[in-house]
Amino acid sequence: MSFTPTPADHFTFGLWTIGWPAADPFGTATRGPLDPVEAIHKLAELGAYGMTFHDDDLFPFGSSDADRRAAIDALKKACDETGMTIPMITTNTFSHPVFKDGGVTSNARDVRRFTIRKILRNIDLAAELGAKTFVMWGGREGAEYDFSKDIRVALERYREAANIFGDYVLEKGYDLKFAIEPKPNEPRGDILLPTVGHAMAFINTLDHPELVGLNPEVGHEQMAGLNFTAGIAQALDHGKLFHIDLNGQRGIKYDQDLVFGHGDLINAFSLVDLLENGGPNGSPAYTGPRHFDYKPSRTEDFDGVWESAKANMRMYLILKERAAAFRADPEVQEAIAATRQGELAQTTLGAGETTADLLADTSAYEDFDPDAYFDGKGFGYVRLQQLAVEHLMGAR
Ligand SMILES: C[C@H](O)C[C@](C)(O)CO
Ligand SMILES: [Mg+2]
Ligand SMILES: [Mn+2]
Repeated sequence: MSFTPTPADHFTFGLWTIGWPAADPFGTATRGPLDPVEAIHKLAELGAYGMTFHDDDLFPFGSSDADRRAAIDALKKACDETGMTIPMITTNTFSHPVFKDGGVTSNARDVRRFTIRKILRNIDLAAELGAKTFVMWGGREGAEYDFSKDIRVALERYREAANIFGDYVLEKGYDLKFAIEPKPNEPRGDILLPTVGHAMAFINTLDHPELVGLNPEVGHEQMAGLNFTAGIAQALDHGKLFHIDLNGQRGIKYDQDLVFGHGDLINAFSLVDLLENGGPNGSPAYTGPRHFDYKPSRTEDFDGVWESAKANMRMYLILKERAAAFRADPEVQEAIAATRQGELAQTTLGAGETTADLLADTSAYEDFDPDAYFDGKGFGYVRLQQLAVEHLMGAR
């Protein structure tokens, strides 16, 4: 199988990733700026399908309307020349000092009004570019101190803003859905909507929850010590996986934004298996863009930046091929059957069986002998895990 990406693989990159000048809280930039048009041409050369961006990535915060329009038109021209797409855009409501206490949940009402206007203007741009997804990462929505705001009130403001965006899209008739990107902390001490679970609970309180889903990021759930594949499974269970940010993270520490698979490789393997083989009859469970939100390490030069972009796509394609081989392996299929997953798929009550029937069934309780039931037999999960890891390692 070829590990050379093509647009049919639907790989997309944030402009802010390959364009990251690599300044961090402890050091200045190690790389120069990347022109968005050059980024489009280079990503197209590498086999990518599209590029995403924050408004401020494409044109600096506070740009004149003329400069903003020139940057948009140059991007559109580059997309026309290359066939590259813009499937998603998002808004920077976290860099400028005005957002220091957040955007839509800042205690300063004027900042909240400014932020909503900035996002509404960007929703129009998303529609102009044919983007289908609008990501909202509320990186500054949160606090360092428990007494700085009542979280209930902050969530009311968050909900008010999200409802305004939903109403706006419906009024305009835009073919656009929203994807909330959870993150537990950094840059705020605690960020609102910190995980997939918190965000899904919040979405259910909105006026138009059908317009809003998730953009989960690998490293963000893992920063909270959570299993990313399990979180994606629950997002899929709720029909809320509208987009996904792929990268790598090595444990509970600052947001590393490593290349996809360069962190928890086994979880990356089970994730790709779920995305690619988790649908009906082994079909993909997710058909949206395979989007990389990562940072080329500060140690790298621009050759290293493009190597890291290639690495993301190769990692995904290799894991996809290994997952297909895993699923096709007869020994794996037999090992899966031995774990009784077929039984998990059976309803616990039989067809037509009522709770009253269960209560009357003495074999379920009165005559059930929990001490004798397993008779020493286990589930065989370790054997299956070894088979999975051997496929991952190319040893089968
Ligand atoms: C879309 C979002 O704003 C991208 C970030 C900044 O990398 C957070 O992951
Ligand atoms: Mg991140
Ligand atoms: Mn992200």
